[in-house]
Formats: sequence, C-alpha cells, structure tokens
Amino acid sequence: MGTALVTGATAGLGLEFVWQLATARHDVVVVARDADRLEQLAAQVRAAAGVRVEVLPADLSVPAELERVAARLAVTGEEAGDDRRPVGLLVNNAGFATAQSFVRGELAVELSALDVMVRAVLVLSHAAAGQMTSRGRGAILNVASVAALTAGGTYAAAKAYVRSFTEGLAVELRGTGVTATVLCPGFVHTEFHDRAGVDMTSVPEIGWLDAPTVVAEALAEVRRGVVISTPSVRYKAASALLRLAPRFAVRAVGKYR
Ligand SMILES: NC(=O)C1=CN([C@@H]2O[C@H](COP(=O)(O)OP(=O)(O)OC[C@H]3O[C@@H](n4cnc5c(N)ncnc54)[C@H](OP(=O)(O)O)[C@@H]3O)[C@@H](O)[C@H]2O)C=CC1
Ligand SMILES: CC(=O)[C@H](N)C(=O)O
Repeated sequence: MGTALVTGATAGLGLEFVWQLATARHDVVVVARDADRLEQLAAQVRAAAGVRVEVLPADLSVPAELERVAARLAVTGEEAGDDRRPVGLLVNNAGFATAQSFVRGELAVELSALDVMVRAVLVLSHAAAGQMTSRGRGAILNVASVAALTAGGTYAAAKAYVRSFTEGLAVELRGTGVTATVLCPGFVHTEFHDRAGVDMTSVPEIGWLDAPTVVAEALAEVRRGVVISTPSVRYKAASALLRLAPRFAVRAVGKYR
C-alpha cells in the first residue's frame, strides 16, 4: 500500500492523517518535534494497525533537522544496504499560529512560522517530487487554509504561498504520474488554537470542522488527483465568496479570527 510521511504527526490533523493512513494499510514515517509523543504514537499504531512506523523527530524550523527529513524523502528504495521504502505520499501538515501582531510581535516567531509553513513545505516538496517523478508515481498533499484567501496577516500570507505554490507544482507535475493537492480547511477542532492561546469561544459550532472528516475528504481528493481541496459545503461557499469579493471588502473584514 506504500509509505506515507506526515509532518506535524503528534496532534490534530497530522495525528488523524497517521491513523487513517495506517488503517488503510500504509506504512508511515512520523515527523514532529516531540520525540516521546512520536514514540508513543508509533507503538500504538504498530499494535493497532500492524504497519511499519518510522519515527523521525525534527524541528522543521532548524535547517539541519529539515535536511534529515528531506533525505528520508529522497530514498528511492534502490540504495544498497538500506531497507527503507520510498515515500509515496508526503503530507506537509506541520504548522502553528503566530498569534501576535506583526508590527509589535517578535520577529523570531515570524521567521519560525515562515520556516515551518513555507520553507519546509518547499524543501520537502522538492525532495519528494524528485524521488516520486523518477519512480513515476506518488502524491504530495500540502496543508494550507481558507485563510489563504483572506487579508489575515503573516499566517494567511504563508498559507497563500502554500496554495499558490501547490497549484504551480500540480501544473509542473502533469503527466508525470505524481500529483499535488492543497488542503484548505476552515476552523478545525485540534490543539492549534489552545497551543497559541487564542480564544475561539466566539466562533459558533457551525464554523467548526472535525479532523476525521477533513482528513477523510482530503485523502479521497488526493486519490482523485484534485488540486484544491476545500472540505465542507460551507467552507466551499465561503471560499467562493472570498475569491469573488472585491479585495477592499475582504480587507474590511480584517483578520480571519
Ligand atoms: N486547526 C485549524 O483550525 C486549522 C489548521 N490548519 C493547518 O493545519 C495544519 C495542522 O494544524 P493542526 O492540526 O490544527 O494543529 P495542532 O497544533 O493540533 O498540530 C500541529 C502539529 O505541528 C507540529 N509542529 C509545530 N511546529 C513544528 C515544528 N517546528 N517542527 C515540526 N513539527 C511542528 C506539532 O508537533 P510538535 O509540537 O510535536 O512539534 C503538531 O504535531 C497546520 O498547517 C495549520 O496551519 C489549517 C486550517 C485550519
Ligand atoms: C487561522 C486559524 O485559526 C486556523 N488555523 C485556520 O487556518 O483557519
């Protein structure tokens, strides 16, 4: 069934990707910073799903650690003495909210967000696309957000990059047997907002998606080779509105949360 590499595998959408992929009999390579949490997850997934799980702890904002993940993606399965299997699905999912104003906020936080949500997506997509096109098959799934269509500060700017980059990658990959998909969810119940200390109590339940549904829909769209995946009818409608609305109106709405 192939091997999938998931970044941000310890929580939220990434954790759900790991479980759904393992249940569908994929081996998985799990990437995040928290090595203990990754080891616990690996033990649970091996026991429950009987698939191979490789633990690859990495802080994607650190170039040397990012390189280790890129090197794993470059494995073709033909290297002498290396029994690791090539990755057939890359899920670039790791991310976090900057949760600060750009002007008064810490520059280090902004640079880290850029490294994790833009630079890592670029570097890992490059490594995966090279290996996958040489084998003539594979898929890359990059997690952006509906925020990509808003004027929501640097987080939205990073997600706009991921959306635009993935569309361009999908065009370049046409006819290679490799696909690129960008996932653009609205609010999802995960650890994302708690980690950032963002109060989301004003968002009504109708505005929320659940991770199992988002991930199941995203994986189905990857299988169909869909380029832009926006889960749920309500966020498809919101995205259509954001694309059609004049930009001054989008700016007037202000930040997305
Ligand atoms: N939740 C939401 O409302 C939405 C989320 N998204 C996007 O979905 C993706 C997943 O977020 P979500 O599941 O909600 O968030 P969570 O906070 O639940 O999970 C984030 C994951 O990213 C990992 N991570 C964070 N920083 C780094 C880093 N420097 N290096 C490696 N891994 C890192 C975390 O693991 P660890 O701490 O162990 O490193 C964790 O596994 C993100 O890209 C987010 O922007 C998009 C739209 C809506
Ligand atoms: C900005 C958010 O709260 C959210 N993670 C999103 O990307 O929609």
